[in-house]
Amino acid sequence: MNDLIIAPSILAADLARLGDEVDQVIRAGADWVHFDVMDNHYVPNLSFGPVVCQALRRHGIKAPIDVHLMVSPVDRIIPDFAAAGADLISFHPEASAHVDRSLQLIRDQGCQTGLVFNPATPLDALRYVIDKVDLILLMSVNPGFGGQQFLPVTLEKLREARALIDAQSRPIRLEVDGGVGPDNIEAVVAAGADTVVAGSAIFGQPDYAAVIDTLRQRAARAAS
Ligand SMILES: O=C(CO)[C@H](O)[C@H](O)COP(=O)(O)O
Ligand SMILES: [Fe+2]
Repeated sequence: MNDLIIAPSILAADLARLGDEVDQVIRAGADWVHFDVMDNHYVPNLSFGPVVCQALRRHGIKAPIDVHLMVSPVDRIIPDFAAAGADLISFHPEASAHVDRSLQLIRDQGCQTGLVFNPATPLDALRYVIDKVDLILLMSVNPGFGGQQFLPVTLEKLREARALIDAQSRPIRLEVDGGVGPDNIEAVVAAGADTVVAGSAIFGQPDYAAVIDTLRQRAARAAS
């Protein structure tokens, strides 16, 4: 298995102290910053945009920023996130009129690409564009809110995505997002995830290092 990447979703952080929260969670052992962008159109909630991403960079955050766009349309905002310091930009295929063009746009801006699949969305959109995809993100809740219950059907879909990735000749990361924590990380890693988003499971605890250690220990059980 690839090294496990833990990407805390800052949606669940104390947003009044965002820079310090991100510093603290990276010092506690997290790998990436998962940055949820919601537009009150594609999803029924509103979060934050490129100025907040840029503010994290100006604050001195060096960790990769994993931008999860829950916006429609997607193309207009991609260059703004690239300029704001995003490393990876993922979008939902149904939110883009031209998926191949949006993937190319992300690459042209020097970022890595991701495609995101809602719980009820099949993986079909990957069929003709997988050579332009660096990460597949499977939603294990319906997008729009943190703190929801993990949908177990995701495990079957992770296995399907893992088989698809293993048939490729280049590396693609497999990320899972929504309701993941110490109780189910072993199952998602056993099903093929190598990148795990956790929002409320991490920021909802007083000791970030302790919960990240627990996540890694439980994930390691899947490999043994
Ligand atoms: O994309 C998201 C919601 O649309 C979030 O990344 C996700 O909900 C993470 O939060 P939690 O771990 O609390 O479920
Ligand atoms: Fe997300």
